[in-house]
Amino acid sequence: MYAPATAQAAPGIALEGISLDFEGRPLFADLSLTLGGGRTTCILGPSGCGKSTLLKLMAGAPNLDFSGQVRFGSGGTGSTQVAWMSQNDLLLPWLTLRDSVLLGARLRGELSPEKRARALELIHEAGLAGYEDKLPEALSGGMRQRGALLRTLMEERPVILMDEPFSALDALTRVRLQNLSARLTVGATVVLVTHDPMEALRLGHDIIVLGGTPVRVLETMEPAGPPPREAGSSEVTGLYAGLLRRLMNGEAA
Ligand SMILES: Nc1ncnc2c1ncn2[C@@H]1O[C@H](COP(=O)(O)OP(=O)(O)OP(=O)(O)O)[C@@H](O)[C@H]1O
Repeated sequence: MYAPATAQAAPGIALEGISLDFEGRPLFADLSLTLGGGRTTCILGPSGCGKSTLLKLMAGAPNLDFSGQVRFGSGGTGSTQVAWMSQNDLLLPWLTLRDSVLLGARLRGELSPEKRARALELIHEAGLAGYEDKLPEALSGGMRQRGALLRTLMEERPVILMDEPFSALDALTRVRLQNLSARLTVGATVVLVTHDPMEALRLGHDIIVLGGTPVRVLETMEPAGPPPREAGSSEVTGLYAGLLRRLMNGEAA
């Protein structure tokens, strides 16, 4: 169970009437979305439709000139509530796995015996026992990405924004990391951008398909059963073909 330091329930996120242009081209025009608190929402859509930009809006990126509102829970902005993970979350080459996982706490001057114990617990839960004092060069790509996931989880923020976190991994490692992520983020509000409909069906309580110009919501889905779902389960296979078709139609929308 995910245990954010802040005792409050993980908030929902509401994007209301978002409009944003890049170089005179409208990316979003009066876009509204609601994402459930304590749930994992997977966002799918064609390349360039604005998925990463949406995540950046939720993260409170200061350099985006937009109108509309991004609200967390009953009010307020989210920048202090979010942790971020992308596919390029390289570990610093000179830090051991343990120090990488503890990096945020160290930078904020918050290192404590409890934090160290939590880091060790996460490392063990992720199947990395014995690698605590290894540098990234001694870890496989999948192990490094597990380290990046643990570093994100150590932030103990109620909202976790993930931008294609598993896309650079081989199929087997990806499934393992998806399962680990689902297990360790129970209770958090997770927004996961992915290109992979199977990943969305395995991990999402909710799935949002975006498409068109300016981008709009083409479809929302709520697959049955708790994530992570088995790739071969009826909940997943029953929705896969339709979701793929929706995405392909969205490319042309
Ligand atoms: N800072 C910026 N300045 C100008 N244009 C930008 C900027 N950031 C993004 N864009 C443009 O906005 C569009 C959406 O970009 P974004 O990265 O959000 O898309 P995406 O759906 O995440 O794409 P992908 O799936 O390929 O990662 C793209 O056309 C991109 O070139």
